[in-house]
Parts: sequence; structure tokens; C-alpha cells
Amino acid sequence: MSADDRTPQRGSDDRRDAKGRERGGARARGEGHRGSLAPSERRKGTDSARLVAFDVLREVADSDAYANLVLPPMLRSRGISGRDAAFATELAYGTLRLRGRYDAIIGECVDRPLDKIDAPVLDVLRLGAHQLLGMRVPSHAAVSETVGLARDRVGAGSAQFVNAVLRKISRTELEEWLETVEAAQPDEIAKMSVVDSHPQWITRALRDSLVGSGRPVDELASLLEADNASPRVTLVARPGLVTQDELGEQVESRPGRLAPTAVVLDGSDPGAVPAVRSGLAGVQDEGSQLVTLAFTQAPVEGADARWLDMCAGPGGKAALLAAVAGTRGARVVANEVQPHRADLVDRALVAVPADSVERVQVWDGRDIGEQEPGAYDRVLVDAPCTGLGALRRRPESRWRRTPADVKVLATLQRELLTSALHAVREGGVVGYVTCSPHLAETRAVVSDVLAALPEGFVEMLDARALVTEIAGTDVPLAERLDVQLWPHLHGTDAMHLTLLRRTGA
Ligand SMILES: C[S@@+](CC[C@H](N)C(=O)[O-])C[C@H]1O[C@@H](n2cnc3c(N)ncnc32)[C@H](O)[C@@H]1O
Repeated sequence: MSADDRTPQRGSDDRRDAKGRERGGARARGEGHRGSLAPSERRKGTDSARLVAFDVLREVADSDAYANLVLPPMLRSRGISGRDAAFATELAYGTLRLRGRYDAIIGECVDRPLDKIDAPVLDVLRLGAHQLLGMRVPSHAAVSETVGLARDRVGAGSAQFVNAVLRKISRTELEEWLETVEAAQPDEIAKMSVVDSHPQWITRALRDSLVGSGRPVDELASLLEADNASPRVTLVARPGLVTQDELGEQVESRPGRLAPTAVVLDGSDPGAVPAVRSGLAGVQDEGSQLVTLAFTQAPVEGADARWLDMCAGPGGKAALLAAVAGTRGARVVANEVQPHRADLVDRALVAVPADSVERVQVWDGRDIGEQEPGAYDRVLVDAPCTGLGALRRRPESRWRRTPADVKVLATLQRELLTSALHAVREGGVVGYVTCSPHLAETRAVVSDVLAALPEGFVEMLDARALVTEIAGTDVPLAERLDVQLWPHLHGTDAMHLTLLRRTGA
């Protein structure tokens, strides 16, 4: 029997036994407790990694928490590290991402609607389903450990129910389950949504965006799959502060494929990289780096000294902008409407040259066009958006977002872009960026804003040519002036970039 046959594919290590259980850890910490079970049924405490994953799911459900914000401190405070931390992370994030798929499968195994199952019990079932169908934890370990988790966290009565459902799930392979739940759906979008675990409205929106940006519709399945894979952590080597090569030497990594500033980690902890700790580098998606660099290279007419980052929090792009500005004698005003996010911008700017930052300010970006008309040579609008282009990074967000969000955000986006086009001077450039490919947040915003402005006020620049030039390679992009990146195609978040030059007074 190979190691892979015996142990979970991911998250296993020499402290996990043949059942995929942690050896001794939970017991040593006194977690878990015995109930009034027969000695043969008594367990010795639930695996701490599974407890963490369950607690993260509950925080996400009960407190609207973000999994990527609650998990790391929970791991730290419980002293879980290394492969146990990796196991807990994959279990929590994978379960959250694939919730739609697992709910459909669980639905086939129970005799009541899922909303009649207590929410914590349903979360236990989802965790069990992910171990069985998504992590290759051996069935007996996945079932017995998850039943133990149920006993610890939701009570012995529910544990029996969990046991029965998980045993049912474990008798069938994933492929067969997917055929079953797919067959129960009425149309193609519903089928793809259940198999690749997206809400139907998002699947539909992604299909429309793909087709709208010149990609074939049959790429949709690959895009949905890419949303379900954990992305590698990418660092940005901030120009003038550290080079891509210098950063690469500090950590097991490879250079990014598209942005000359990007370094892709092999799995190491970014917090342990010296340049990240000192602020010379940061964690940033490669697509974010690419669109920010393209914005800084867009040709302005005349002076190029004063740049505005209108929506700067938490400061990833502001730090990259300020680093580039430092190499060109320009200065950045970093604006953010939320004071606590402006504090994060301050922190992100810790290592950039002091004279490349004019100030960090807390203003509503919608007012800047009127308050400071024509005051900037470049304005970046990295607009608040649904984040549908970064679903792989935010495991729970697809279940939280609603179509109503799109409407509200698109109105705000139009107002921010309009303000930016008034804040930039004639001959200056505005970059409109979203980490959503939704057409209502990208092209529709730009066309509505342009339609409301006097003719000749703005011209669209060739963002595609700039992105291709910066990447130094043929980037697959639609033959359009704006740019839409895709996780399945470029390995980046689905960032959108439109570049506009103000041509009218
Ligand atoms: C997509 S995030 C920006 C990310 C940031 N540029 C970075 O790279 O780290 C959008 C930001 O816009 C801010 N925001 C929302 N409404 C705003 C407004 N009316 N004026 C200025 N900022 C706003 C949000 O608080 C959020 O921090």
C-alpha cells in the first residue's frame, strides 16, 4: 500500500495516523469530551484540525466572518501548524467553496429538505462530504472522525444521523454522485452550477462575461473549476525597493509569468519572507500587479507628477503605485472612505519613499471630482465590487453575494468613475479596475459614464497593448481596448481594466 493509499492526499503528515487522525494533539490539549457512550464507542477526543474547520464554518455562518480572516488566528491560538494547519485549511476552505455540490449530494441522502436540518449539523455533514469526496481521506477515518466531531460539537443524537448520512455518501464515488445530482437539474446552467458549486446567477453572469469578452462559452466549465482551486500565493516586488530576482532568492518560488514584479510562492508562508515583513514586497495577485503597472504606463500628455488612488484600502495597489511613483519623481494621494481601511493603507506604505506619498486621506471618492477638479495627472479607480473575479480566494463569498449587490455597486462605480474623470486634468489618464468580470460592473459602467459626458470629453486607450507590452509575451486577450483577465486562462484573478484619457475641458 502506498502512502497515498493510506493517508489523506492533502494535509496528511507523520502526526496523522492511518485513519487521517492527528496523533495525540487534541488529547494533549484536553479538547473534546466523553459523553455517556459505551466504552467501545468512546473516542479519545476530536482531531483539532477538524474542530478548527468546524468552528470556522460556524463563524462564517453565525457572524458573517470571512474564513481567510478567522482561520489563521484560530490556528495560531490553538497551536496548530504545519501539515495539520494545511489539513484544517483545505478542509474549511474546500468545504465552503464546494458547499453547493455537497448540499445537493447530502440532499440525495436525507428524507427532509436541508433547511430542516440544524445548521451546525449540516456543516458537520458538509465537512464529512469534503473529506470523503474532495480530500481522499480514507472512508472509515472520514466517517468516524466526523461522527466524533458531531458528538463533540452537536450532540450524540445528531451523531447517529451524521453517521448514517456519511455512510450513504461514502458508498458512491464522486463521479457517480456528480452524474446523479447533475441529472436532477433542469438545464445546462443549473447542471454546471451544481457540479462546480456556484450559485446559478453567478454561473450565468460568468458565462455572459466570458462570451462578452470574446472567450468561447465552452471555457465556462474551466473557469468554474479554477474558482474551486486554491490559488498559489503571489508576492509583488515593489519597484525601486526590491527586484523580482532579489525577492525570489528569499523564498522557494518562481517568477510570475505576466507581471515583471511577480513572484509565485511554492507554498511557503509569505509572512516569513524578510522583504514582505519589511514592506519592500507584499502579497498581491499577479493580475492586480499587471493592471496597476499598465495604468502607470498609460501615456499622459504633459506633466506626470500627481497621482490619485481613489479607492485605496487596504493599500496593495497604493503601495505598488507609490513605489513606481518613487522611481519617476511622482507623488501619490491615497484616498479611502473607511478610516480603518485608510489605516491599513498607511501600514502598506511603510517602506515606500516618503516623498512618493503626498498623503493618505479619508474622503468619499465621489466628492473628489467636484472638490479638486482637474487636480491629478493620473487617477486609479480600483472600485468596490462584488469580487466575482476572486472567488477562489474568498471561499464563502459566492454564497453571500446576491444580484442586488451588483445593482448597488454598479451605481457607486458609476459615481466614482465620473468623479475620477473630473478629478483628472485634460490629457491625464483614469484607470478603471474591478476584481469582478461582471459586465454590469465593467463595460456597462464605462459605457454609461461615457454616454453621460459631453462628446469628446474622454477617449479610450489601448489597455490590451500595454498589458501585452508589460508581460513581454503574447497574453491571450480579446481584440478590444479594455482588458479582462481570467483565472483559468491567465492564472490570475479575473481583473478588469479600462484606461481612459480625458480629452475635453
Ligand atoms: C476593491 S477595494 C480597493 C483595493 C485596493 N485598491 C488595494 O489594492 O488594496 C475598494 C475600496 O474602495 C473603498 N470605497 C468604497 N466606497 C468608496 C468611496 N465612496 N470613496 C472611496 N473609497 C471607497 C472600500 O472601502 C474599499 O476599501
